[in-house]
Amino acid sequence: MTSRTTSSTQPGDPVEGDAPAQDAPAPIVHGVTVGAPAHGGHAVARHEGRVIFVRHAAPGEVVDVTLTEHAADARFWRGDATRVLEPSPDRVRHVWPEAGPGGVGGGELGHLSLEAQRAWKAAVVNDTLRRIGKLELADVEVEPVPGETDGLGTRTRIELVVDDAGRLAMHPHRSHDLVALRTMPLAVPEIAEHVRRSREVGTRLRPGARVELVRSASGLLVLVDGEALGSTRKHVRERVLVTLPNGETRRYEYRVAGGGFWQVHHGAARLLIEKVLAAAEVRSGDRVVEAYSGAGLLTLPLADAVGETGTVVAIEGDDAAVRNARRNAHAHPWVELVHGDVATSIGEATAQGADVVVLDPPRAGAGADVVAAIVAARPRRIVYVSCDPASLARDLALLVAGGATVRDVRGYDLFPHTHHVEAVAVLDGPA
Ligand SMILES: C[S@@+](CC[C@H](N)C(=O)[O-])C[C@H]1O[C@@H](n2cnc3c(N)ncnc32)[C@H](O)[C@@H]1O
Repeated sequence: MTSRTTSSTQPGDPVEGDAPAQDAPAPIVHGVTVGAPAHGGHAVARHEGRVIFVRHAAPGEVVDVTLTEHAADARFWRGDATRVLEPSPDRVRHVWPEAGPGGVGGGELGHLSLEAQRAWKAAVVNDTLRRIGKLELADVEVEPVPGETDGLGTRTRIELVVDDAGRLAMHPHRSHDLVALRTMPLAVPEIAEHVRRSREVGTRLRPGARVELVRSASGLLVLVDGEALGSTRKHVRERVLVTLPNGETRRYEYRVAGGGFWQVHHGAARLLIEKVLAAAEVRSGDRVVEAYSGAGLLTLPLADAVGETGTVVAIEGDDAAVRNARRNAHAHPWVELVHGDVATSIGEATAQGADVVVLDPPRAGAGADVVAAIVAARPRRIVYVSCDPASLARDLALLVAGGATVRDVRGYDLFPHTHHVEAVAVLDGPA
């Protein structure tokens, strides 16, 4: 693992950022001491009895904060660290200055070393599990994707908007404004190059158009308002090479809707399959219930693990994802695809029993009804893949209240340079 050299930020230096000039100067609070990181990409500071959520700072720093939300009667304010008076040793040159203070969202931790970013995310996960979940667990660590060096060139999917001048643009944090992109170093080279060239030659697209750039095994797909540009093909192929728990290597192929859900980091699909299979300890002949199964990323390896004497019931709500999952799983007739809302469909699936339950819900989490159906089935093992620490904490608390026991929670840095973190929780079902 290499980490970038720490920046030579000196006391009094402005924080790197390429923010466009503002019309009226925003109020600045001077000499703010920055506290612990909080969920959402900011750290908590206190000033004259009021909390300020500060972005672009590091815990322990003393900074000047340019306020971005500061209503006189608000319980808390928000702001960006725009001058560093006492820098943290974790501060580095921002990997993407366009995402610095006042810039676009999506790179809010790019001013910290990768190690410090992972410590930040681990602190948020641990605090959330304790405070919201009231769970007393061993400290969770956040691990890099194997082979990760600098967290750059990893995103295979980005969504942009065309600005009034026809340029590809992104929104600043909590804003409807648009800032034209010059570079996109977090994305894989094909996407970064597309962004760079679009900046040079323009897009000739309608202002406000939504542009999705998707890099897959079938190349670069550009979707404009959901329609494929220059092709009728709206789906892509993804290939994932994995090492199974028995050491065997296997390649999985998937057809995925271009605008549909797929793991964003180029190493995420492999990592999640390997971690989930290792955690699930599925046995030949098992009945596995998999909720929020998408196009079948985890469904196919789970189906191989249970074998043809077993069953995988995969529940997914999105039409295109279910259609693609049906094709992806055609060689595994022991996969039962259920097209529907997990909350209303899982009860029927688990009523017939479940040896193992795997769930990978969206940010909102699974909720009480889904958890009740899971614990009622008394599975041997539950593997919960989460992209949101707060909903994970709520759902784990419900699972524990239902008699499950948390064996392990691990974080994975699938979104370097942002505050997002993936976690995999492994539980034993109720005895
Ligand atoms: C985080 S993705 C995981 C998909 C898959 N495990 C993967 O890694 O590719 C969550 C999936 O849940 C689906 N989903 C979200 N809410 C749902 C609901 N209430 N019922 C059924 N599916 C839902 C989404 O369409 C999406 O495919």
